[in-house]
Amino acid sequence: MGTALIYDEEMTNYKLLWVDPACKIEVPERLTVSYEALVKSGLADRCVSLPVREATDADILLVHSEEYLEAVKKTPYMTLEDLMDFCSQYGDVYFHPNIYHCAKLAAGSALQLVDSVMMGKVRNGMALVRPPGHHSMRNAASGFCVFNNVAIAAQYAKQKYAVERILIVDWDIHHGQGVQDCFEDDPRVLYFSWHRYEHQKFWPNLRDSDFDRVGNEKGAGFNVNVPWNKVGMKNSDYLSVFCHLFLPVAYEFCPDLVLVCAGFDSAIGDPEGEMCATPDIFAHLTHLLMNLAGGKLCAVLEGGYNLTSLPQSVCQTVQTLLGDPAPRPANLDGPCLSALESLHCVRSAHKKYWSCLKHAADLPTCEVSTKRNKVGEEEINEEQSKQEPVWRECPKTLPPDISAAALLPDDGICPERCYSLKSSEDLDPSIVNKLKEHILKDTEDCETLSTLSRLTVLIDKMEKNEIGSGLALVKDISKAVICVVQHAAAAPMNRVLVVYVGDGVVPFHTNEDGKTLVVQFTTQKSEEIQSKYLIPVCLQKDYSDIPGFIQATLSLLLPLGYEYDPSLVVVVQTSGCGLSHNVWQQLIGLLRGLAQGHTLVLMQEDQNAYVGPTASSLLGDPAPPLGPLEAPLPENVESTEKLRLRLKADWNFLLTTGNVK
Ligand SMILES: COCC(O)(O)CCCCCNCCCN
Ligand SMILES: [Zn+2]
Repeated sequence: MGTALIYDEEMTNYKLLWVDPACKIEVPERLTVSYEALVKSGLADRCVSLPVREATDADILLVHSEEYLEAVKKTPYMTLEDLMDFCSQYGDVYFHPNIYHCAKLAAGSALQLVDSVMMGKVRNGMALVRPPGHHSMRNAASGFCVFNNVAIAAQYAKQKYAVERILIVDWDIHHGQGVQDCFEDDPRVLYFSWHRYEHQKFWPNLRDSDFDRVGNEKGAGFNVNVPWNKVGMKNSDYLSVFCHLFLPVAYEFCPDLVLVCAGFDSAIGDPEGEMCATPDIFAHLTHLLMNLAGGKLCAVLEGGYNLTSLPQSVCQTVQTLLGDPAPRPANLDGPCLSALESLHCVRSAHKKYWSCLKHAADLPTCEVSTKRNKVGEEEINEEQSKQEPVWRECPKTLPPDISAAALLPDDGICPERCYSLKSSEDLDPSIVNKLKEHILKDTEDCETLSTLSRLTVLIDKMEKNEIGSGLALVKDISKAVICVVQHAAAAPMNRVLVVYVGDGVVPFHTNEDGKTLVVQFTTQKSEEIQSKYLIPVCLQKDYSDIPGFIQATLSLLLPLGYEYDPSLVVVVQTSGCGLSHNVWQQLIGLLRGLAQGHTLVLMQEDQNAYVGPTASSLLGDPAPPLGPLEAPLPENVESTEKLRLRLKADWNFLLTTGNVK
């Protein structure tokens, strides 16, 4: 299934008609540069183009009041003076004779996305719209917004498709207080928002945007606010919030539909956000949401005012929705202190609502984040924001011709859409000799020799990005792992993340050069940690604790993987680990966000039941939903938490609070 793209130039046909410093950044060019970038990069042609439609009165009344709608209906006939007068009752928003028409198209575009995704015409999609929506309230326009496009889409999805649980992720740098107001007592809609806050000093300056606003009554716990109390937040800060808060809660909630308030003013260069995250981060944020709700994801444009970073961010989002692997994230150095304080506050505010956060540390004193930061840090940040930001545009990498290759025994059935690496591949004699020398020593077992040499061919093709990913069923998994790791780690710049699922001794030594990082899910209790590069994640009861496995994957394996930034991810499943197909597909799907999608899965020959599910995830198909998650086994939470606390000295991404000692 494809990716929908909704855009109509009619939505560029309104603009600010008078002088208003607060509104001058919201210009029609925001839409044209974004759409043109999608066309120029060839991404628009790969999408399913859907027409816009006007939201009806009934659609708009799902969120807004009659009197507000009636008032907006009068604006097309107003004189300039009347328009200016009409705006003066609202904050930081302007009207234009054509804005009502465009606002209906913007809301209608979001509904078109919901219809096409819910009816299975497309897997996911993006709508490039203006006016944006997440600030508009039931009775008021606000922050360039007229109708709340995403809130209307959520109510529409509940009403028309009886969707049980909807997740709204708002990565715009402003708080979508209109969305929060609409759903704060609704447990069917989980709202995530991060936003520049600076202890209420930043627009819209609301006390209700702080981390302790968790939702009301039945909706308590379903409103998650992450206030950024400093500017200059980077990719690491955003990824930390995803790994240690948004994703664990999202997986526990298990939405049937994901809506994204896709504002790109959270990217570097934006005059509003003044943050330092680069456009490629949106490929990762999108990717990390794509294994939720069976991939049903609707992204609707909100803010984004830097006409250089905005189109780059839009392209990163759309190419990921299309299934292209995310680019390797550049120099992630871990979350900053201010981000960790915010993360700590939000996690402790929500620990009573979400079992995945039950173990989260309490706040030393439950002060809200109005506490002043140390003055010294403030000055540094002020200084930082004065310079004109520059960033390296992410190099355009075309997806590999072959997305996934399968290396199976000769009688194995190659899954469709997979390229079969036949044993007929001419074996490079130098490789054969090296293998004989180092690994095969005694046995002249030519089948293993053939398998191992084909594995080295596969790795070389992945390195050249001719092949994206691979799966192999092998007779001797230990020999295969050794061969793969030695061959892959040999190249000077390479780093190999080995995710070992199953008991058994890891068949090679990780040395302190950091060329390999092994994370092993095992049911065996582990003694002390030998090295920061060999990490045993001990889970009781043969992986039947799915919430425990997911928790360890999201809050331990993923952060480690992002910080380690491997060039290749090798996932090894030793036989009899008994992981369900769905969990296995979630694991593969999430890990595919690393190493530019270069994932190599090695399984024992008798695991051919996993070949289909593995191939599907390597090809970028969304993993099936796991269902709402129960609480993880306490002993698994305890052991994972103990491990995290021990490792956080070596790995910054494992930090979740400000006390870094
Ligand atoms: C949903 O619209 C997207 C948005 O969140 O980006 C709107 C931001 C309104 C920002 C209003 N204050 C501007 C002050 C100018 N220095
Ligand atoms: Zn914004």
